[in-house]
Formats: sequence, structure tokens, C-alpha cells
Amino acid sequence: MSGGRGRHRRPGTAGPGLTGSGTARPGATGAGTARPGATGAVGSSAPEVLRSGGTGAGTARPGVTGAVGSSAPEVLRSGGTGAGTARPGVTGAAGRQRSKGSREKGSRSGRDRSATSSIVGVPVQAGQRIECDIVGLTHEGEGVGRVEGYTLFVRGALPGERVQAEVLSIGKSFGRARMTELLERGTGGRVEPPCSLFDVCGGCQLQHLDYREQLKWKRQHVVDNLRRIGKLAVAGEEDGRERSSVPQSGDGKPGVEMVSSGPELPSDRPAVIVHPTIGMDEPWRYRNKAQVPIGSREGGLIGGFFEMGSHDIVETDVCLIQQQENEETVRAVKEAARMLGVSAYNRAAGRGLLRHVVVRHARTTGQRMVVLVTNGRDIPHAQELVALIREKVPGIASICQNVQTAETPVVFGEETRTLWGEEAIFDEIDGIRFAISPRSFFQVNPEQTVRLYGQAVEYAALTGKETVIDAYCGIGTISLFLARHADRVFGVEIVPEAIEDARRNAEINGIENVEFAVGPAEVVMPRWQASGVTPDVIVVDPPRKGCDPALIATMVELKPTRIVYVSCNPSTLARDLRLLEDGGYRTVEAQPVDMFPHTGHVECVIGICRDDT
Ligand SMILES: C[S@@+](CC[C@H](N)C(=O)[O-])C[C@H]1O[C@@H](n2cnc3c(N)ncnc32)[C@H](O)[C@@H]1O
Repeated sequence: MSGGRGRHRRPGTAGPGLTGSGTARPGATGAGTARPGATGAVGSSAPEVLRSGGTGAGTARPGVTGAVGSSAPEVLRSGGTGAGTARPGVTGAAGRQRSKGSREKGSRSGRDRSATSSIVGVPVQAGQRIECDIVGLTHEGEGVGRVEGYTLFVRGALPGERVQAEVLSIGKSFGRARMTELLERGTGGRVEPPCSLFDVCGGCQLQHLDYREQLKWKRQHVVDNLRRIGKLAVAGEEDGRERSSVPQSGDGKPGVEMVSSGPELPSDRPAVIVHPTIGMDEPWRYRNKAQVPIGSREGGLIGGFFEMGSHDIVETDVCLIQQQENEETVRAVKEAARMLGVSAYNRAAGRGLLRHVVVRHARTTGQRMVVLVTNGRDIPHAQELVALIREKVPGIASICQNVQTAETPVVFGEETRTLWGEEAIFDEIDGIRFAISPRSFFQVNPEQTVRLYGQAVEYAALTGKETVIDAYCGIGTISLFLARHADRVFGVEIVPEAIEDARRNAEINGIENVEFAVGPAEVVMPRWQASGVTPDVIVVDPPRKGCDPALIATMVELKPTRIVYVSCNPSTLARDLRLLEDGGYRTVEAQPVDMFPHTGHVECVIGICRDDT
């Protein structure tokens, strides 16, 4: 989008393309970083946690908990009524009231409405309107603005733009604001978000940025982290000196540096090559899993997404990044629950039954799974509910119940039982068949998963003679890809059901050269080391928090020729790469793969080799 000047007041109405429908907020899987002003967290791997802040990212928000992570892959989006929902920060009260109409009442709001209005030495006050230039973009899709050296994270603004913004909250180092007016366009590729609930939901943090620009930004985000936190030299174009992706400091907190200033880099090391992000041709409707929080409004059961920055549920049925089959399934389950008077969980009171509806769709087999996450074991009219779901959902193969009674943002509890059908559904990636249980991690974007795993196998550079360890192996997906090219593969994973799936997956695919173990990788790997396992290659694919330092230490001791690191969080990746570099390894290349289009989630695969090879 080109630069011209001119004042643009953002319309407060729904974006085009989806009249009458909108996007809902993702659920979330996995351990993640706490969300803004709320107790919820989202992350990319087990355990599954409830989304609270609504952006789909697991990153803590500035001014709240301080930690920066990134987002969490697993987001349940569902969709919305979308009727004329206003974009926050644009039409203000009128729009928000309309949105409120479809929200759950009585839930806690994560917004800090008593934020400090002024702080000595901070040049802006809460509530003030200011003008600022935007020089960067956080992975939550907030523009990074500067006012007299003070950092403001401005929702709705993009790099290169000059905006008017209303300051929402301030802290000593940074504050938060929302764009009220676009004063000057940048060159950053602003587009109209196709989803009418874009601003309310926040699940797709980057929908207002052209997709090609998103891909460039994701690469830049990796580059910036490798430089700042990993202290690595990075080769290649788009080196980010003038347009940094996200301000971040080495301690994982939102930093105040917005522009890569070219840190002091070691000159004796070859520069790391960071390739352009591999994107999707059609970057919509990709998610194979939805995780919908359930609540109530005026006594009726609703389900959709948590409104950005709060625990308010917005009722909705449409989400543009969700496979349509999942939307249908969620809608059917909600209808069935309403028909039978199933009570919705009230988060404030800790009462009510249905907390979440989690659904999966296996694209290659057409099988669907429903998991009812309940606050207690007894489901009144359970058989009728199962019968209605079977009647309404084509391809349904598994209906399960998971019991979660704890007051926690973690979605799943420990107890899962099958109410009807199979205890797992089956999907295929590149000719390998996988059983997927309710709580097992399975990549949510099947089209991009083939590319991600293909890159991991390529960096492993196997000849058929190698012993390989796959740490954080989930249901054995990467392990089985590797096993086709290796002598032996050892996989380790902390979730017992996932390892049961992994063993079953090896068996149903006739793959015999793999062995799986349950437990923390940092505990199991030293055990393997003691028993004489000497891996030539180690693959790690940790959750957002990265590898345990003990695991890195064991890897360094085991001295594999190559390490392949699959990461969903560039900042913890960069931290771990620094440890590996200090332990005698060299980061050779990085391949970002866009697993989560329109969100701030950045996934990449890194090829690492031992210094003396
Ligand atoms: C990002 S997922 C990757 C799974 C798998 N590689 C895949 O692509 O499907 C990370 C996995 O690590 C597991 N995990 C988390 N902490 C762990 C630990 N300390 N040791 C072993 N596995 C762990 C999670 O349960 C999850 O299955």
C-alpha cells in the first residue's frame, strides 16, 4: 500500500466480505504465557489452556505481567454473528455496546480499568490523545510507537504509519494505546481485515496486514530474535535494520528497543541464513481443531471466543481460519446442549457443567471428534446428547468427555473417557497414518505440517545409518517421518496418551525402528545416555517455553553431529541457540514456515551442526 498522506478515520462497522458473520476467538492448547490482564494463558502444547486475552497469542501484554512470549498456536476460532460489531478504539461506546449484547454476563474482565493515569517521568497520561510514528510491530499485531523516547504499543497501527492514538494504560517503561485515527499511511501493506470481529476477537493479530507482508514480518521476527537474544550474525536481505519486527529484550520482557540497531556480533562465525517464510497459497480455513469456551447469557448457553483482554465470551459460529467442518460441529454441539438444557460453566461462580467444546477434523479421513470438557463427571441426558450429536454431525467418529473441575485456565483435566465411538480419530500426513487422542498434540495446519516436517527431515540429512532422538515427540509425528530415513529413532514425550498414540502409530504404519518413552525429555535423555544411546542427530520440538537447560546440557554432552530445532517461539529458540553455540554448535540456517496465517505465531526449523564437523 502506498504512502499518501491524509486523515482516515477508521470505520466502526464490520469489515467487508463477511456481512453478518464474524470470527470467533480461538480456544487454545498448550502451555503458554499468561495473557493480558487475565489469568488465562495460551500456548502451543500441552497442557491445554484456556484463552483469556483473546489474541490467540500466549504472550503477556505490556504493562501486565511483563513477559513476552509469543503466541500460542492452538487457537479455537469459531465464528460470529458479526452483526455490525464495532472495532474497538474506533467507534467506541456505540460499537462496544452492540458487541456486549452477545456477550456472557458476569464474567471477570481482564481489563485494567483502574490503570495509573500518570507516572513521573512518563511523557503521556492514560486517557490522553497523542500523535506518534509507528516503527515496529509486535507479534500481537500492535504497532510500536515512540513518544519522546517512551514506547507505546498501539493497537491497530502498522509500521511506517503516523497515527493519532488514545493512551489506555501506562507503565514505567511502556504503555498501551489504541489507534483512533490514521494520519499518514506507511508502506506496510495495510488491508481491510475480512473478518468483522477482527478487533473484538484478536485471534488473528495480523489480519490488517497484507499476507505477503506478514510472511516478511515473520522472517524478520526470527532474524531480530537471533540477533538480539541469540547474539548471532544473520545473513541475507531484509536485515531489519530499518524495520524491526518486535521490540524485545533478552530477558523475555517487552523491550524498549524498537529498531534493530545492529548488536555487537561475533565476527569469527559464519552468518546464519534465514530463508523467506514458506507461506500458504490460500491462507484461510486451515485449522483442524477448534476449542470453544462455553458460557451463558441471560440464562442461555453461548460459545465462541473470549473477547480481547477479558473473560467475556462472545457468541459466534464463524471463523475464517477454521475448517468449515469444525464450525459445523461446534454449532451442532451447542444446539444439542441447548435443546437438552445442559448448563454452561460460569467462570466467576465456578458452577455449571459445560466449560469447553473441543472439536477436531481429520482432513484426509473426514473423521470428526468432539470433546466435551465438563466441570464434573455427570452429564444429565448424556445418552440423548450423544445421540443428537451423532445425528447432527456428519463424519463423527469419536465423542469424548474430559473432566476439568479445577479453577484454572488449563482447558483439559486429567480424566478423559469415551462416551461414544473411537477413543481417537485418524489423519494422514504424507502417507503416514496417525491416531489422535483428545489430549494429544497434533499440528493444526495440515498443509503446512508437511512442509515443516519435510524441512526438519532435510536438516537432519539422514543416510539411513543414523541413530536419532526426537525429543518432545508428541504422537510420534516427526519420529515416524525420520524413521523412514534413519537406522533407529528414539522418541520421548511427557503426555502418556500421546506416547500410547505414538506406539500405535508406529504399529499401524509398520514402522519398527522406533522406540518411545514417556517422561520429561530432560529426565529421559540422560537415562538413554547412561544406557549407551549415542545419537548422530537430535531433533527437538519443544513447547513455547523452549528446552529445559538440563536437556541442552545433555545434548551438548551427547555430541550429535547435527541438531534440528523446531520452534514455535523465536525468543526461547534464540536463547537456546546461544546455549548450544556456547556448547560447541553452530546455527547454520533457519526456515520459517507459516503454520498460523494471520496470527502473530512464528514457527521455524533450524539446522544446527557441531562446530568440528
Ligand atoms: C510443540 S509440541 C510438538 C509435538 C510433535 N513434535 C509434533 O509436531 O506433533 C511439544 C510437545 O512437547 C511435549 N512436552 C512438553 N514438555 C515436555 C517435556 N518436558 N518433555 C517431553 N515432552 C514435553 C508436549 O506434550 C507436546 O506434545
